[in-house]
Amino acid sequence: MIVDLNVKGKRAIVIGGGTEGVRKVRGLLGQGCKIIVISNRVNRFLSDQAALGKIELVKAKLCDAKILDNYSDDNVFLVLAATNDRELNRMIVEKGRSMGAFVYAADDPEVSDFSYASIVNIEGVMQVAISTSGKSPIMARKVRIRAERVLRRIIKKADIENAKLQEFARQAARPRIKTVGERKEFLYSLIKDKRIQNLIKEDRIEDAKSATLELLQKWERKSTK
Ligand SMILES: C[C@@]1(CC(=O)O)c2cc3[nH]c(cc4nc(cc5[nH]c(cc(n2)[C@H]1CCC(=O)O)[C@@](C)(CC(=O)O)[C@@H]5CCC(=O)O)C(CC(=O)O)=C4CCC(=O)O)c(CCC(=O)O)c3CC(=O)O
Ligand SMILES: NC(=O)C1=CN([C@@H]2O[C@H](COP(=O)(O)OP(=O)(O)OC[C@H]3O[C@@H](n4cnc5c(N)ncnc54)[C@H](O)[C@@H]3O)[C@@H](O)[C@H]2O)C=CC1
Repeated sequence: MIVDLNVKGKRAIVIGGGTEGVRKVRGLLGQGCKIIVISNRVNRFLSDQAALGKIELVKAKLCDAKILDNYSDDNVFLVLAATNDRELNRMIVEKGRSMGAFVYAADDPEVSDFSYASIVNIEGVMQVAISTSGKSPIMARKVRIRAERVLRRIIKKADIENAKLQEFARQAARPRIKTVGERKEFLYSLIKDKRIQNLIKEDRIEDAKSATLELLQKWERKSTK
């Protein structure tokens, strides 16, 4: 089962700042969560991110997972163990779980609450995930690279802009059109609306939003009748 985690406003702790730890941090950056990285060795990327205030960096060599007690009041949502010490990763996972967090060990899918898929991410809006259900990360990667070429052709700029406009329209419509059925019809009508689609093609996004609000007003009148 592939799900998309919402980490906005939550806390994530990454332990181990090597290749995998950094990959995990990269995945979390820009998602609006507070990232704490604990590691005895610290590379340039991590110190730069800390200097920019993007992450909180704790330089410490751990023998066990007791350091997590420092965060027990912080409502930790995710604990990612990415050290190259299998025993330590296990201890971290157990501790994280006892704190009520979702846990992940980079070296042990069995004890992890979730795994990572190979992701094609288009403009931070559309994501396509490829997983081999734990069988072969290399094959997931290989197919992802192939899929990326095709998907970038199929998913056009207008699709991305339509997705963004739908987000705007859904928020605007929720308090103003009463039933789910009518809201659905309204949202579909935007995709078919020639004027809106032309504005999107011409990259006139603000005008497309205004046109959406005009249409919404008409629907609202119909809906309250
Ligand atoms: C189960 C899973 C859980 C998880 O960790 O998330 C997992 C586990 C492990 N990976 C290991 C190794 C490698 N992982 C990669 C690469 C990726 N691994 C990813 C996902 C997953 N890896 C999950 C299953 C996904 C699925 O089934 O499809 C990708 C797709 C996504 C991502 O991680 O972001 C990303 C490609 C991203 C991309 O490029 O698109 C490479 C290749 C390379 O680096 O070039 C190697 C070396 C080759 C090899 O070992 O196979 C090891 C052994 C470590 C060791 O031996 O010490 C374990 C632990 C174990 O299996 O026990
Ligand atoms: N999930 C995946 O796709 C993959 C998982 N792995 C697994 O991920 C793990 C980490 O691999 P890499 O990042 O390549 O290793 P690495 O050697 O680059 O990084 C390990 C990091 O852990 C830190 N660390 C180690 N012991 C520590 C301690 N006692 N206290 C604090 N920090 C400590 C080190 O300072 C270092 O920053 C390995 O167990 C490996 O098997 C590796 C490749 C892919």
